[in-house]
Amino acid sequence: MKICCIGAGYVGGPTMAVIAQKAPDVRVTVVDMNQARIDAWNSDTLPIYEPGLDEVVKESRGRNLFFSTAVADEINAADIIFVAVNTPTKTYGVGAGRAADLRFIESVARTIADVATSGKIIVEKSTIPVKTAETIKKILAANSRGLSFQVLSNPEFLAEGTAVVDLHNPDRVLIGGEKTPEGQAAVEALSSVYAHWVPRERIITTNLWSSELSKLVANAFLAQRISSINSISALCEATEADVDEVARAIGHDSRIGPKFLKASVGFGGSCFQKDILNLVYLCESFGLPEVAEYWQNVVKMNDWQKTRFATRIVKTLFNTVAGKRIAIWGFAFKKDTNDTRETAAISVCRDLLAEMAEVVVYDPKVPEDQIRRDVLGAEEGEAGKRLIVVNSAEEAAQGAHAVAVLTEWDEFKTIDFAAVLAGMPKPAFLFDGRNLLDLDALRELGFTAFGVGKA
Ligand SMILES: NC(=O)C1=CN([C@@H]2O[C@H](COP(=O)(O)OP(=O)(O)OC[C@H]3O[C@@H](n4cnc5c(N)ncnc54)[C@H](O)[C@@H]3O)[C@@H](O)[C@H]2O)C=CC1
Ligand SMILES: O=C(O)[C@H]1O[C@H](OP(=O)(O)OP(=O)(O)OC[C@H]2O[C@@H](n3ccc(=O)[nH]c3=O)[C@H](O)[C@@H]2O)[C@H](O)[C@@H](O)[C@@H]1O
Repeated sequence: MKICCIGAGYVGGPTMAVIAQKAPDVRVTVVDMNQARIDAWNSDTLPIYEPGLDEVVKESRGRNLFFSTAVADEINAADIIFVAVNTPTKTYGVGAGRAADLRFIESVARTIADVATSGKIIVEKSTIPVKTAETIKKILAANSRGLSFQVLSNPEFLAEGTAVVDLHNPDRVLIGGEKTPEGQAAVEALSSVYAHWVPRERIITTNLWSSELSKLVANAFLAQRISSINSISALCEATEADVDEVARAIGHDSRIGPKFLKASVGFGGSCFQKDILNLVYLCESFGLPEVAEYWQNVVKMNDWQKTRFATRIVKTLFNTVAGKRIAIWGFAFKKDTNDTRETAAISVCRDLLAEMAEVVVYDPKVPEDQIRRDVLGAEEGEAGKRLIVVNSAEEAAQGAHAVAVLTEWDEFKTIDFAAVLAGMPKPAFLFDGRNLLDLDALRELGFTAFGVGKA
């Protein structure tokens, strides 16, 4: 069997590397129009940082795993084509700011229709609105010169930073297909690929639309839990309850469960906000404004949490941070990734720069140019002079009035805080946006320390 995956990004790359590793009898090629990205996949420095990924790629690359820009050739050679291109929020026209931008999906469907000389199974790996398979089928049917195509939905549930573990041991693999004999044969063909390492009982099959919708709903439910606990963090700060204790207490209820109850500076990442906005837009399109509003509030609460964190810093530093140096520890949207898409750090840095602070950022994995572009955009302007990126947490804290922990990198737990304190003007403030550090120990050392949801 031959697989081609279109899109060599955070999803396409790791997912295909694991398929190639676990199914050595399958030939897997990942294609992308971005030459630099493909070159990086073929080099010793992969384009994304993901624990364990280097080893997985090295095991199969050149054996049954290939990275290429020859999109048309590889489409033609494949039996199964995964579509793992980006589906960002639309920035223009109808639905701007909410609907998914499906132009990359449509362009891929047209390319397949143009170049294919035999029937294929097309697998939607990208996260897309419900009924997108309908669009793909129509484009293929109108241009396919009589070839037969099956469209499946197979959303990806991996989380960044744990992609390899998640792919090796998924809670479930979801495959949606048509209830026709051809549709079910296609579902079985794809199931047999995953069955190389995923127990059959964890391969869930549904109709196409349930599968497409389940991906949006899974992300909406996960994000909703974070917004729920973050909303409670504000109440904790006002009442002397401790949000971690509340989370532990409610999480012990087996109906609630302990995961995804960590209060934070706000969720980030490329997908939670995008997918909820997509869900909101869908609800509105189907005439369900109450449902749309319900989910919109998850994003609203998250925006508020990010702003609230920056405002708390300003208020605590005697209502002004102008001319003060603020150290930002961690810029990635979570630990163990170099991804900064929608990271809460962007919002916090911008708010502090707007208050005329000098913002000094350290992140172990995110390069300086990426941080500058994320915070300042293309035109650096005056604020660019007050945004400094350094090479260590200690360097960032040197001379800083406050330290703000925005990503829960493990290395922050083992820092010599006495030395950090010695280099800071007093009172030395610390704001832990991840509830990562031992606040009591820091206070004992002499810090004026705050967590999220802690009085
Ligand atoms: N990042 C994540 O952790 C997860 C992402 N997803 C979904 O997976 C999809 C892909 O996400 P990422 O991998 O993060 O995106 P990405 O932006 O990292 O990668 C997408 C790749 O597709 C390529 N591409 C776009 N159009 C193309 C075309 N016509 N021909 C060839 N290549 C083309 C781009 O050059 C890019 O390299 C999105 O729909 C996302 O919502 C789902 C689960 C997890
Ligand atoms: O569709 C996607 O892209 C993926 O989105 C999330 O994965 P990801 O965004 O990589 O990372 P998460 O671990 O879910 O974290 C998202 C954000 O929520 C924050 N978070 C998470 C958990 C928590 O308890 N508290 C909290 O603030 C994280 O710090 C991070 O900023 C989902 O967990 C994946 O299942 C899904 O496949």
